[in-house]
Amino acid sequence: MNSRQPAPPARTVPVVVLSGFLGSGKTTVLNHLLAHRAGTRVGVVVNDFGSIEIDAMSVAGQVGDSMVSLGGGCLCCAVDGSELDAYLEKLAAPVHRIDVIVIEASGLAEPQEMVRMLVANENPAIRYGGLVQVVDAAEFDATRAAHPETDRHLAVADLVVLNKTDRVDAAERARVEGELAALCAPGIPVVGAEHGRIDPELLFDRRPWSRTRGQLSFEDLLAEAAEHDHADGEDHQGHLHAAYEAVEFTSHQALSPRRLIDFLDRRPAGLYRIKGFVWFGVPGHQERYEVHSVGRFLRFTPGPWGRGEPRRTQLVLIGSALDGPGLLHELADCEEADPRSVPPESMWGVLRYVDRADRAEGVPDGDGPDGDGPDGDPGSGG
Ligand SMILES: Nc1nc2c(ncn2[C@@H]2O[C@H](COP(=O)(O)OP(=O)(O)OP(=O)(O)O)[C@@H](O)[C@H]2O)c(=O)[nH]1
Repeated sequence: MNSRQPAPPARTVPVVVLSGFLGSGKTTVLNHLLAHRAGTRVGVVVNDFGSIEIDAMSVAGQVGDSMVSLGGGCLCCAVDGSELDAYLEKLAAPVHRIDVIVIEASGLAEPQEMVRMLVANENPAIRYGGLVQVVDAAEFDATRAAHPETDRHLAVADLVVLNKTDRVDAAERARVEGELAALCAPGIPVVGAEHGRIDPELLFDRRPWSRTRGQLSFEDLLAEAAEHDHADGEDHQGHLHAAYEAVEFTSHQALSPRRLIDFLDRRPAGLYRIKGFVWFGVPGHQERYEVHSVGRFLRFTPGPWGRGEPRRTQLVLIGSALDGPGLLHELADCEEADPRSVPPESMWGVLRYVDRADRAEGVPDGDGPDGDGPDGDPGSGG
């Protein structure tokens, strides 16, 4: 090659960080993007908090080999990011012909740390592609009150997805949008969404992302990275997840629907998030029941088991000041040795928290005594 001619630009793969507080809807957004990616090849890195990788399982069916999972910790606290670098290098290898890589950050991650790792990354095959911050419209005030760091995260976002707009009325949505506009850098788009349904083109880079991010420049980020004290033992201070812990429960026995609902009704306020799936094995209800709770909100979604998938329950419980052994003990007490003898009506407590559209025919509406199931006001469910 003539050395006077500039080298052709190498093909670089943008890496987009999908961030947002616990339960805001990151996995939902990611699944929507994957389902509507058309011909775009998407590589996915899932960083779950807790080593049972529920989020990874929720998206795995959609991406096949193009997904890696970094369970058991928080990506922003990887000491040198080398594990992430290795995964990104693998995904960005030309053989995969990946167009974009999406990192779903743990709900407890400091997005700024990940952005720093990406902009400082020396791999010529990748480039930082933007920070998408997912916000739960219904929990906006509560999240900000409990976690003032939220404002800082919004200040560095490139795109904000105001998710769960179905859970707020028009006036409340307008109020939250106004607050977001004040918190985000000027001109940052705030896109409203129900169930994460955003236009994939917002992420799949038909418009190049700006390298200058909000109020922080590329240089600012690198300078701050130099001051970052991960190596000196104070690495977790001030991070959202320092105050949180995850408790994991796995059982190969069925769970009693009544005892589980009783457990969920009594869940402590500090148990902020539950996710996973449950096997009840009750006659007529052999499905795999995905469960999500965010604060007092609770939902079950029945679905088929994978081919050959063992019948079992796997739950991750995330919260602060949790009595982990006590919670595990209570869940173990929910185990049911003979689910086939359990009357189908025992499922009604669970079915109150299943969306009407997902219910099997013939199941009574069964709005509970307090009428707070997901058919009513989902914001007060639980
Ligand atoms: N009503 C309503 N529920 C939603 C919407 N988007 C997501 N959800 C529900 O909110 C719960 C949490 O969604 P996820 O996508 O798992 O949230 P996440 O941010 O990935 O959660 P973590 O991984 O724990 O941080 C699930 O029960 C979703 O079905 C929405 O727009 N409206």
